Amino acid sequence: MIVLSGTIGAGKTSLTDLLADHFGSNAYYESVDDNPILPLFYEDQKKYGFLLQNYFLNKRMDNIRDAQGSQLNVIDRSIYEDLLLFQTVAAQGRATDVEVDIYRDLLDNMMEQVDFSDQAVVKTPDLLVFIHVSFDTMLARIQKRGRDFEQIEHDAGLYDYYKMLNEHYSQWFEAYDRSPKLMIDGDEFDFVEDVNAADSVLALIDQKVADLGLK
Ligand SMILES: Nc1ncnc2c1ncn2[C@@H]1O[C@H](COP(=O)(O)OP(=O)(O)OP(=O)(O)O)[C@@H](O)[C@H]1O
Repeated sequence: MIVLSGTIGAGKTSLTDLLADHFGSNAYYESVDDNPILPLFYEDQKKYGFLLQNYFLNKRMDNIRDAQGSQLNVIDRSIYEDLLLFQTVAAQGRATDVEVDIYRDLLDNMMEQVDFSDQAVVKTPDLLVFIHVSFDTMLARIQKRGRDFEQIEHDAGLYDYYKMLNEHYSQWFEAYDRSPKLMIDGDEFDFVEDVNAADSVLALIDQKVADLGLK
């Protein structure tokens, strides 16, 4: 399976659509609209952060399990980024170290079930695609999409959260070593608005997929 990664509004869901369509494979999404915890979390990160992580962990496991079966199935966000998000929340004093430690232990225990064999219930990705966007692009996309609870006008503290998250993401991708990986420049290639950019991105991913023998 191919797994997308990148900060909020980077374009993971759109690229998931494009890729699944291109490969004729299945797409697995993190559903935002029917997530009951997310709006609560944006209201009060301290209170709902830990609950939200548990909710996501559960959902990501579902997605990973369901996406087995084709190396070209696509998941719109990796499970490996959640800790980064939670650590960023904690760095802003909105989660405690104990909460982060408990979450990390739970994640580690669950990920020990991951292996590379064909029989594995939960496997590591065949390829992780990271969409890098600058902070300005990130803010512009969040604004354009217009989800109320994500807007910085709604909560000025979100600006710092987004800024820190964006910085942490590049370091996270550098350190990521669970699978082959590929970075897409989301500033250079606006694959949502520009058909040529979409073709360029698909060509890059096609090449990587071919190099890895996934197709
Ligand atoms: N582990 C997490 N901790 C806190 N918030 C999270 C976590 N995972 C996802 N979210 C939140 O869920 C929402 C959707 O996340 P995500 O970035 O996957 O999708 P998106 O914003 O639609 O991005 P894209 O446009 O790239 O598809 C965002 O508000 C994001 O902050």
